[in-house]
Amino acid sequence: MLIIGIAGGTGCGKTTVVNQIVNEIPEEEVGVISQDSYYNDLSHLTYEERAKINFDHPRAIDFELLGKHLKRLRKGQPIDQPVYSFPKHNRTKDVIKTHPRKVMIVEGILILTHPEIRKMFDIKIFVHADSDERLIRRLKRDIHERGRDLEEVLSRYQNTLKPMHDQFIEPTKEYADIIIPNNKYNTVAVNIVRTIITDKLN
Ligand SMILES: Nc1ncnc2c1ncn2[C@@H]1O[C@H](COP(=O)(O)OP(=O)(O)O)[C@@H](O)[C@H]1O
Ligand SMILES: O=c1ccn([C@@H]2O[C@H](COP(=O)(O)O)[C@@H](O)[C@H]2O)c(=O)[nH]1
Repeated sequence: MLIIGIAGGTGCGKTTVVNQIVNEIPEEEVGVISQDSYYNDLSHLTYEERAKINFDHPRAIDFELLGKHLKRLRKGQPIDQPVYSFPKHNRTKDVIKTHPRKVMIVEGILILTHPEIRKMFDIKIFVHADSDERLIRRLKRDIHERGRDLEEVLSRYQNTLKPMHDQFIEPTKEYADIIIPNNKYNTVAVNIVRTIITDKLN
């Protein structure tokens, strides 16, 4: 199994890049795991308490469960990937049965911050977009798709997102084998990564 980690700041286009890569590969060959599925279970907190959580700090992620799941997949065993609800700021009770594939892609802002998880990746990719571009994309996406408003996105950006990005996420660029510039759609880079994957599959 080839495990590829794809990191980068919020709004850089990780999910979009992953979709562009996997869309042209047969579904049974490649699987995707999102770091968002591994936000800590916050069911013991009220909605108001959950909304105050710093979701851009590494301690917001259940890396232990993510590590266990990656080890199971490597052994050829299926996992129950949790499902996260952004509007509720919490895991739902649903899971997605995820079967091991020849290639597994793990994507998320913080996945390269954790030394043990980092070691599990055969290829590490960092998607880069400038911070103003990322903020614009995040604003549009979170208002349209994640039930947020302008005030929520901007205050989260100033109070946690930007400082956490500078402290934890940007420094992980140094671990990347490949950096994808993504201020504009980058089909050349996407095609290169897809070629690496199809080589592995053949
Ligand atoms: N290269 C790009 N140019 C313009 N918009 C983009 C680009 N890549 C992604 N987007 C848009 O930006 C938003 C955030 O992208 P997404 O892939 O969800 O980022 P991430 O997963 O890194 O947070 C989405 O609405 C997506 O359609
Ligand atoms: O309940 C939550 C949990 C996380 N977030 C934000 O999501 C992004 C990470 O997701 P991307 O898809 O990579 O953008 C992170 O910056 C958190 O601030 C949230 O808004 N609510």
